[in-house]
Amino acid sequence: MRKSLVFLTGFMGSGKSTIGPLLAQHLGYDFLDVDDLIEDIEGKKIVDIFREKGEIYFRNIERKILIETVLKLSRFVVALGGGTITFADNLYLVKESGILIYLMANPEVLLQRIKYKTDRPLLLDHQGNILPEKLLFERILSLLKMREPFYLQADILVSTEKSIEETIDEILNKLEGKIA
Ligand SMILES: Nc1ncnc2c1ncn2[C@@H]1O[C@H](COP(=O)(O)OP(=O)(O)OP(=O)(O)O)[C@@H](O)[C@H]1O
Ligand SMILES: O=C(O)C1=C[C@@H](O)[C@@H](O)[C@H](O)C1
Ligand SMILES: [Mg+2]
Repeated sequence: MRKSLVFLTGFMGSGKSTIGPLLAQHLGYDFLDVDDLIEDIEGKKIVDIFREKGEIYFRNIERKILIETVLKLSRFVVALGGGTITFADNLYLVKESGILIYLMANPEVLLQRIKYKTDRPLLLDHQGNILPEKLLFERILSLLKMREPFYLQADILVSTEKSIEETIDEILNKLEGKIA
């Protein structure tokens, strides 16, 4: 059966928020970024949610929003959070409802894309400062190692180590015949 929900997964900096709206435009779908929705609903930045309430609180909210709102949508491209599919049975729920696309990039490329990001709590030290480059790279490697077994279960894998336009073209080709 053809589906009408397209999910983007991948590490922080892989391009979910960048590719998502453009892909939606090409498909004639709407776009939703789960991170933005969480911030709207909670009235706080993700970094503040993590600092004040911790990661487990965040993961529970993320899962609740996924189940109660996101999975009920139709004709949407959805940028998931970088860790969404690694928690509870979110991966199973997402794959059951739509087509899951893994946006890939090597750790060296991810490092260059995210080394100045101060809005992602998992990349900061206990004082809320961005980690020194060497520690940041080690954090990327260890998180990727834990997450790849989840990411690799996506229906479609696409390298983002090319231009944004080429990445979108490849996704459109791979989606052909799979969505309504
Ligand atoms: N082919 C490509 N596809 C996507 N993004 C690319 C590509 N090439 C370079 N970029 C750049 O990589 C960055 C991706 O950042 P983006 O915020 O979209 O990632 P994200 O996956 O949403 O991360 P997060 O999980 O932190 O929200 C952007 O600065 C974008 O311009
Ligand atoms: O990779 C992650 O676990 C995260 C990525 C972001 O999209 C946010 O969902 C949050 O910062 C956690
Ligand atoms: Mg994003």
